[in-house]
Amino acid sequence: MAMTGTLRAVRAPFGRSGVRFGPSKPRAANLCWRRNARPCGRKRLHCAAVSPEVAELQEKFAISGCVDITEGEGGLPKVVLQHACGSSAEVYLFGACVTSWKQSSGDEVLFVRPDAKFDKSKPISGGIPICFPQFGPGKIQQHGFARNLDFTIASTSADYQPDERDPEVELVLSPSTYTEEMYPHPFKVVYSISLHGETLNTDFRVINEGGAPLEFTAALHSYFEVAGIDKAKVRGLRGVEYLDKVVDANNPPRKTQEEGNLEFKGPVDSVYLGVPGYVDLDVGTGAAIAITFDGWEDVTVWNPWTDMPACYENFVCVENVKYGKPATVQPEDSWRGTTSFQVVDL
Ligand SMILES: O=P(O)(O)OC[C@H]1O[C@@H](O)[C@H](O)[C@@H](O)[C@@H]1O
Repeated sequence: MAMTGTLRAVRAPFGRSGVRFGPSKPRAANLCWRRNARPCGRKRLHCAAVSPEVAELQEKFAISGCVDITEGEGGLPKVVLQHACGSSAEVYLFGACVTSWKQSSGDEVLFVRPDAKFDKSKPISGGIPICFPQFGPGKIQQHGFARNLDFTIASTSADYQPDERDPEVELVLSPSTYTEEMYPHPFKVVYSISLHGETLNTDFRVINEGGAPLEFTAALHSYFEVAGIDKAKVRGLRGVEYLDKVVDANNPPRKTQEEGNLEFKGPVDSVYLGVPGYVDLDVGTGAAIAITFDGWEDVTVWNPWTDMPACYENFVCVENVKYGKPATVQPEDSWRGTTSFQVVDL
C-alpha cells in the first residue's frame, strides 16, 4: 500500500510499532461532543444531539480535526475520517461499511443504492460492504454475516506531522453465538480504513484464533458512482478468465475476457480469477477509479441492469474478492488483503 515517508502513529496489532492515539486525550467528562470535537456546551445526558453510546465513542476515539464518531442515518454510529487536504470518508460500525469517500473537491466516489436501509433490517446496500466468511452463493447467507453485524472500534490514529495527518480507524469483528451457529470457527477480523491525501486505503485481515485450519471466502463489495452505465468501462482484465454468473450463478461457465475495455450493454456478473493487482473503472467523466490491491486475488464486476431499474445506470460494482481459491489460514496465522483506491485523470 502506498505510504509516504512520514512517521505513522499506529497501534501495533501485527508487529507494526508506533504511538497510539486512541483512546484520545482526556476531555471534560460530562459535555456532549459533536463533529470536530467541539463541545455543544450542554451536559451530555441532557443533549439530544447524539446517543450516549456515540458520545462515549467520541470521547474515547475522536482525534481533533481528523476522526469523529457521530450518529449516521437511523442513528447508527459512524466514524468520519477527515484529511487536511479536504478529502473525507464515512464508515458505519454496522457491517464496517464505508458509505462515503469524498475527494477534496467534495465529489463523492462511492454509490449508495436508493433502497439502502439504515435500520439493521438488512446490510447497507452500497458503499463498500464486506463479504465474510462467504462470497456466495454457498452454504450460508449469500455474502456471509459480517455485513449484518456491528464491528467495534479497536483504535483510531493519525500521523505525527500536522500537515500530513492520515486519519485511520481500525475495526474488529469477533465470533458471537449468532456467527457460531453458521460458522463454528474461532476467527478475528481486523479491518483498517484510512485516508492518505485523497486516497482511500483498506487493510482487511482475518486471524485464525483456533487450533484447526480456518477456511473462508471474502470480498470488498465496492459500489462506485458512474456518470452513466453506457459510459462506464472496467479496464485491466484483458486475457483474464472469468466465471459468468449471469448465465448460471450456481454453475457459471468459464470464459476469457477478450476486450481491453469491459463495457455494459446488459447485466454483468462476472468473477475474474487471478487478477494481477490492478484494475480501474472509467466512470465516464474523464476520470477513473484506480484500484491497486494485494492479497485479494479475484475481481467481481457486477451491474444488475434492469433488475434494479431505479439505479442500474448510476453504479458499477468492482469488487476485490478472495474466491477462486478459498483462503486456508493455519492456527495463529492470518490472511491479509489490502486495497488502495485513487481517483485518476484519464
Ligand atoms: O447483496 P447485494 O449488495 O445486493 O449484491 C448482490 C450481488 O453481489 C455481487 O457481488 C454478486 O456477484 C451478485 O451475484 C449479487 O447479485
